[in-house]
Amino acid sequence: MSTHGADSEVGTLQTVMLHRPGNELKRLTPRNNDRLLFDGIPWVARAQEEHDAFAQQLRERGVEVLYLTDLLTETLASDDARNHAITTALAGLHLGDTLRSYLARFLREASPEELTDYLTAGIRNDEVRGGHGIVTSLLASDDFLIDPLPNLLFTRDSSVWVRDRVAVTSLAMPARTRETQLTELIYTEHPRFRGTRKIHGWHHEHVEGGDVLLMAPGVIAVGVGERTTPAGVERFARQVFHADLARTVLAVPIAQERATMHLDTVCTMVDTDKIVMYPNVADSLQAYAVTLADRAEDDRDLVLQVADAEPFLVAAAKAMEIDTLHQIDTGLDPVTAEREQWDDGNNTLAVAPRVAVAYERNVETNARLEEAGIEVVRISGSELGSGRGGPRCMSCPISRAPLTVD
Ligand SMILES: NC(=[NH2+])NCCC[C@H](N)C(=O)O
Repeated sequence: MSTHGADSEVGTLQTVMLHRPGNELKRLTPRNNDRLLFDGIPWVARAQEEHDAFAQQLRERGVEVLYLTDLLTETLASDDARNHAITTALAGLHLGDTLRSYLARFLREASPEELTDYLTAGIRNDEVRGGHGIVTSLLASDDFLIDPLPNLLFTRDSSVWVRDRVAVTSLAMPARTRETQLTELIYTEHPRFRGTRKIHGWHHEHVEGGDVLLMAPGVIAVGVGERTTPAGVERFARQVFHADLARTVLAVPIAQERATMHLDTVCTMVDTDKIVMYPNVADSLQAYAVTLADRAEDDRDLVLQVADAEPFLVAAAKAMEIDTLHQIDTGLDPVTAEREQWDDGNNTLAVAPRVAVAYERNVETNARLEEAGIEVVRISGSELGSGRGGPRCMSCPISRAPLTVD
């Protein structure tokens, strides 16, 4: 049995995967930041300091912090994993055969550490320039042959643990699709995760981890908007029902906008029955409860039952079998609420029931959380926040103490 997994958003956090900002952030320029999904150009050294302080806060609370790049480098010690990583990274149709075989030879000679850096920070055309054929001559010098992955910082999105299985997700934005090649490789080849059973996968319909909230054991809310598609939530529901990981999936439509790109930008759980929520959407958020009507051998043949839409808090409480899911009403005026939502005020990471990590800048939201009895662990995110992600987005819980009492 796997020793990893999570059945809620709030069970005591034991192991988490983070990504310390690295060379990939140094690739951002005012010309490519929109495409690479950053709203500014972060000061990398300060972002690293902020991130180290975040990791330290977690360690002080007994959390084991794993770094994605360490796991990747350890994974790349195996020749099979290296070959697989190189082939998938070079699969893009923009390269052509000459450049592809040149890069494959070049990458095969790299050490595991160097290869991790190439796979995450990418390779620009001018870094290999000269004598490698027509493609390299015609591409601009600053074109990327392997794209950098600045959004690796948001480890939440590229994999999700649901009980003892890991879902490798399928990311919607072209700038992020390669991230799941790396998480899939880690979970398949790294000795620590050997034997872990997987669901979903990058070849499936789009589902991003920021949209997946483990509301309670057996109840999963999935936001459907800019990233996770309607077909994505259906595929996800089929797989979790088939593997007996949940009894209800709540499909939650969210506005298809950058400010609300994931469900975790508008709400996060801070206790077994408390959720902090962006007040400007609290009254209008709806959910469709999806349950299993009939089993089948193949997940594609399961019969799903879809209830009529209901207010999210009502549908969630019913599915969680509790009287009320308490919304921590931040009671903010709409303008403050909108500013703090943009800065990920609602994007908290619970390290235990009633203990949540939050950006310090969201002064008003944090004050309301404390009034509601939540201990707020404040971290600074002036540079980290320029990628539009808070503590929840920047963390992938690998183990939490289960809330389920078997
Ligand atoms: N779970 C989250 N809210 N993740 C935030 C991801 C931010 C990232 N820049 C993107 O646009 O994809």
